[in-house]
Amino acid sequence: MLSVEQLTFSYHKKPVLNDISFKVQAGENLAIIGESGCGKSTLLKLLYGEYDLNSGHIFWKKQEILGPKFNLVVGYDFMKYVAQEFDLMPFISVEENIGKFLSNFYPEEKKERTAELLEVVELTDFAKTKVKILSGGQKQRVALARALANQPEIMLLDEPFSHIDNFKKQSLRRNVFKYLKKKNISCVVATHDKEDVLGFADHMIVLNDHKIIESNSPENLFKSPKTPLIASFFGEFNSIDGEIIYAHQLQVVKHSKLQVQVKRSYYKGHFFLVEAILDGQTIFFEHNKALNPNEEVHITVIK
Ligand SMILES: Nc1ncnc2c1ncn2[C@@H]1O[C@H](COP(=O)(O)OP(=O)(O)OP(=O)(O)O)[C@@H](O)[C@H]1O
Repeated sequence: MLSVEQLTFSYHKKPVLNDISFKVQAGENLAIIGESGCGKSTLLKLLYGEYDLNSGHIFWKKQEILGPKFNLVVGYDFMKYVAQEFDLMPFISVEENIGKFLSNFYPEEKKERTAELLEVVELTDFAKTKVKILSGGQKQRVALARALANQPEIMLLDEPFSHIDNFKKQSLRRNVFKYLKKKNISCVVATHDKEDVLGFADHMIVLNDHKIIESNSPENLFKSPKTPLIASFFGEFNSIDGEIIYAHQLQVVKHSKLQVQVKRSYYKGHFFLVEAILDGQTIFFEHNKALNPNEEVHITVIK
């Protein structure tokens, strides 16, 4: 189990994280969300032992994770960190990069493991390709496979699919998170993308203003977002009479107290997002067809 206890950290004089505590069980998937600059990457780096804490403690099982003041070599064998900048070896092939830290004493196992990981990140066809000619997204997939190669006990992933195109993203997410669950590897994922969280994370923490403002399951946070920040992570929302209402929770009806004037409709695939004015305030709701500008319709909240 990862245990973070009252962690506080600042870069020089600039406070970044204050009194952060949480736990991650073996095999658990924890998502860290928050606005850009709130300290997600810094937190992952601290978990990896890249910096010294101002105060607090981090433990993996009974071992304390220590920063460079106390630990000459940054990092631990049981933990892998995939940063936003992936540090690969450009002049060797994809499979050599993945197998780089696997023992040559067991050539058969090394071959099997490399093949398995190439499949997880869907790069089997690129096994012999030199990393330097890969795209950004392909490099990110190599970095993920390489981090998984030595079967860590915990993975720290910083926006792990940010460079991957939408065609591959869905299946890659499923492969990687399924693999981590199968092998009972814990993971901490910093992300901006709700798709990395819903359906995969067991627990979420929300960082804001140097602190954890929420810690709960994705389902509970989605169903009852307490702040606009949390609601905005999940989708388009409105504040109506002080209540947070998602765009999909508003429906057009024949009669209601809420009359709106349509401004425009945005095509979103299986629905239209309609922008409208309610009592002088801009609101958004979903509808199955486009509505005309200036059209007046009634809406109601369905929860
Ligand atoms: N090496 C550093 N030295 C000084 N300040 C830093 C350093 N790295 C990050 N910061 C600052 O610390 C704060 C947190 O940055 P961090 O990269 O952890 O945020 P983040 O939530 O991961 O952002 P993003 O979502 O954009 O990646 C920011 O204000 C940033 O400017």
